[in-house]
Parts: sequence; structure tokens; C-alpha cells
Amino acid sequence: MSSDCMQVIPTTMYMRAISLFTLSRFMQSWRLSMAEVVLRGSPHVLYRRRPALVRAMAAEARRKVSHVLTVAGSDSGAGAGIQADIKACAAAGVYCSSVVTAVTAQNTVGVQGVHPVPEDFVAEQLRSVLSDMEVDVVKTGMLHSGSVIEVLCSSLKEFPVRALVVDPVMVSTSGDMLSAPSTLAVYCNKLLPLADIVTPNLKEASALLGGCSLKSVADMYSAAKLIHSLGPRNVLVKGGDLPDSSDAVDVFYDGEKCHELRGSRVVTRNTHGTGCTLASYIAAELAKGSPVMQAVQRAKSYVASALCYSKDLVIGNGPQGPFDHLMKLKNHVSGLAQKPLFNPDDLLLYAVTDSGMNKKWGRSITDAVKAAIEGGATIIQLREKEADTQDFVEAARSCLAICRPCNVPLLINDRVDVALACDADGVHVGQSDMPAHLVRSLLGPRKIVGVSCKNPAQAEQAWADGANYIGCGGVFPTSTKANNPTVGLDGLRTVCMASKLPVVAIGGISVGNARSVLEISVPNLKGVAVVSALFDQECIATETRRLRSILSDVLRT
Ligand SMILES: Cc1ncc(COP(=O)(O)OP(=O)(O)O)c(N)n1
Ligand SMILES: Cc1nc(C(=O)O)sc1CCOP(=O)(O)O
Ligand SMILES: [Mg+2]
Repeated sequence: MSSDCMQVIPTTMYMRAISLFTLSRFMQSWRLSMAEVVLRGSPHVLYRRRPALVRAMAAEARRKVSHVLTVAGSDSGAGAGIQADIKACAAAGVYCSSVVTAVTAQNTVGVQGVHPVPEDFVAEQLRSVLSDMEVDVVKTGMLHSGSVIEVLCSSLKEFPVRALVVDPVMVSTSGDMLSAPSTLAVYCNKLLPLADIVTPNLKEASALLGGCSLKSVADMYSAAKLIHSLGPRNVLVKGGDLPDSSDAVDVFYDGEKCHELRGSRVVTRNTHGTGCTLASYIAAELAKGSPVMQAVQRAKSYVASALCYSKDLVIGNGPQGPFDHLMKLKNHVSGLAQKPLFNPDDLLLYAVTDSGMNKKWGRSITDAVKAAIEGGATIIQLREKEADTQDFVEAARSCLAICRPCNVPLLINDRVDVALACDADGVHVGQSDMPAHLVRSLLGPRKIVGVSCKNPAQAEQAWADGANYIGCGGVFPTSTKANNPTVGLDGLRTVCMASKLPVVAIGGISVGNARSVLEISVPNLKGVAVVSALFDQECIATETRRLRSILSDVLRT
């Protein structure tokens, strides 16, 4: 092939992959004028003159796909291993390539055979993927021998990636050994020091620590710290097998602090592959750019939802079935792709309804919600303390029909059942309502969960429980909520500074004092939540407009 030919073929392919947007951004960064592009004419001429530019443009176009490489064993039953990893990444919307370390014959009964792939062929697969594709994150599963681990470590040195997630698979959930005992030392000495996060279950944590017994959450704290001292940046010790616990408790240690992550235990036989799935989902979230703790929370919440959806699946006759990674694929995943995640800016003017006030002014809840949206409310919460369940569900459905076309999220106060029944956008709970981690696991990862917090400890817990935002109050005294302690502007500032989540201030806020609230100028204070300032007024739309204009004004200055 002539050198001209070699240039023309890749150029045409590259140019097809590049959007006009990418082209214009590159024209800016390469100081290339449109005249130059036009004068240089066809793509292959551009490539011949400025090959580095065209290659960089193509790389930019390619980087748009987040990519996890799983290095693991194949599970013929497809509940765990490579097959689970690919499905979990697909569910997270991330591309997943695979290097197979072993082929196993297994089903819902157990592991009938393991056929290891020779390490030089593992090395060849690694080279094929890593030398060609832009892998963001590598996730490891079954690594059956010390030499396979060594091969992986040297590949990672040659082709560094953004993060390494190590699921130290040594024993299958059915109790079968999946890696030789001699691999342990290589895991500890070579692989763990490279890991961004390692995710052992109780048996694996015990094996990594020389066989100590782990029987309580306190033991898990100690194990997490000891494993951290082996070199990984973060450790997640999974407590799914902890005896006598109605909750699934995991302990996450980031080198500074241990966090207890609680989720409700889903009673099902279909748990085969939960470890692989969790680690892969963490890898997928890291590949998309999530911070580690957020990646762990999202992965936990995904696994909890997948287990719920799979609890009655009947696949195979053995004691441990697989679960359904691509749950609700038909009607849900396509919807998820379009539905944006929670946007903290929506907290700006948070309107909370009150049926007593609506009754006083002779309005329906739908008219009140319509007026608040017309005036510029950015999120609505239905707080119906007295309503019968049936009436509440009906009202929520009618309000959703108003909010959805306006892209205004609708949350339900206290009542997860009502939110589920009408497919609301989320739920707000207080300290004595359903615990936020349960709300999160019942609603799944894509709904909004808000928690009322009056102090830093509650704010920290809300974050660990997987909430999206916190409500902090009462900022000022209020007659809308009885016996509500006031935290004042100082208390609000203290909570905002401690909170890793966005905050909305609540309690006694009105057009007269809203400016002083936003002016405490803490970046994660995103807005104000109000009841009487909007709904105990003659004209809701007018009052909402006044408040909105004050808030927008403070944000501009
Ligand atoms: C945005 C927002 N913040 C706080 C609350 C109060 O919730 P809670 O403490 O559960 O009290 P009730 O509203 O249920 O009486 C809220 N509803 N919204
Ligand atoms: C529902 C609620 N929660 C509060 C808290 O402090 O958590 S204060 C409050 C009532 C807010 O009503 P108004 O805007 O009329 O003062
Ligand atoms: Mg409540």
C-alpha cells in the first residue's frame, strides 16, 4: 500500500467519527481557521498536512465512551464472572471489554470444573485490549494463579489506567475454591498496592488477613483498616454473610474514616454474582467520573434493585440462582437514558404544599401546584399530613400530570408507598421517618431522596445513606411545623459546611428574609424551601414570582 493510501483510509474513518462540535473545538485549540480547513479541502489533505491534529480529534471523539475492562473468569451459568461484569456495565451505560482468565463449568448448583487460561494467553488478551482501546478502569475478578496476577500487574505498568477495582474472588459463593492458596501472597504484595478499591466479602477479607474470624460490624471495621494497610486506597468489606442481621451492612474505609453503609436485606435465592456485579458497577461509575464513595453507593443501590427485581426468577434447579441485571430493560432503561439525574439547582425555590392552607383559601392542591409553577417554583413537595392514602395517591397523580410537562420534579413528603404508587420523582424524609437508606433501596438509584438534618452528624449519615440533598432548618421560627427547634443562620452555615450534599434551607423563610439566607454564601446552599410564604397567601403565583426574583437576584450578585 502506498503511503498516500495509508493516510486516506484512516482519515476518512476518523472524520466520520468527528462531530461538527468537536471540529470547532479543535479549530480553536489548534488555532486553525475555517479558511484553513476549507483551503486544505478534503479530509485526507488535512490529515497529510496536520496528522497529529486529525489523530487527536479522533481520540477526542473516541473518549466519549466510558470503558471498563474486566479481567475475570467466565461463568457458564452467566450469573457471575465475565458475564455478570458485562451486564452490570451495560446497565450502568458503560462499555465493557473482557480478558478471560479461566473458563468455568458452573450452574446454580455449584462449580463443576475450572479450565485456567495459560498466563501467556492472558497476557496476549491484555495487550490486545490495552494497546488498542482507551480503557478507563480495570476491574479484576477470578485470578487463579500468582503468575496471572503478575502478568496483570506488568500490563498495568505498561498501559496505565485511571483506576483499578479489585474484587478478590478466591472462593465462589457456593464455597468452591477459585484460586490456588499460593495466589494470596501475590494478591497482597503486588495487586492490592495498585488498587483504588478492593471489595472483599467476609470470607475473602478473612483470607487476606491470614484467616482471622470476622463475626461483627466491629470486626469488619478492624478488617477494613488492616486491609487498607496492605496498600489499596479504599476498602469495602461486604457484610452480606454477617449472621443475625436484618440489614446488609458494608463497611467502607477511605484511609481516614470508616463509613457504615446499610441496606435492607433482600430475601431471595437469586444472589449468585452479587460480588462481581457490585465491583463492576463501582468500576463503571468510576469510569464515568464518579468519586469512589458515590460509585459505591450507586453500585449498592443498583444491586439492591436488581435483587428485588430478581427475587422470584426461576433459573436452574440449584440453591443459588442468578439475578436479572438488565431489569425492566423493555420499558425502563430506555426511559432512564433520557431522564436526567437529580440537578441540585432545582432546589432554588422549593415549594412545599399544605392542605390546611389550601382549605383556608379554598383551593385544590392541583391549583396550588399550578400557581407555584407558574410563579417559578423549581421543585414541588406534597406534604399532606392528614390525607387518606387513596386521596393522597390521586392528588399526587394529578400533580405529576402538571409537573412533568414543565420539567419540575415532584417529591412526596414522608410516604414512600405513595411515591411508588404514582411514580413520583422522589421522597423527602425526616429523622423520625423511614431511614433514608431504606428509602433509597426501595426507590432505586434514579429517584430523588431528601433528608431533614439539623446537625453535621445527621448530614454525614444522609450522605452515607445515599440521599441526594438535605433540608436544613428551622432557620427561623415557624408556626407551620409544631415543636420545631430553630437552628438559625449559624446552625445552617455549620450544617452546610459539614455536608457533602447540596442543602436547601427551610423554616420561617419569606420574601422578607430569603436574601439573608442565601447571602450566607456557602456554595452548597442551593435554595430555600417554603410553605406559608407561598401557600398561605392570597395569590400564590404572585408571591412565588416575588420570591423567585429575589433568589435569582442574589445568585446574580
Ligand atoms: C425540604 C424539606 N426539609 C425539611 C422537611 C421536614 O421534614 P420532617 O423533619 O420529616 O418533617 P415533616 O415535614 O414530615 O413534618 C421537609 N418536609 N422538607
Ligand atoms: C416542613 C418544615 N420542616 C422544617 C424543618 O425545620 O425541618 S420547618 C418546616 C415548615 C416550614 O414552613 P414555613 O415555610 O411556613 O415556615
Ligand atoms: Mg417527615
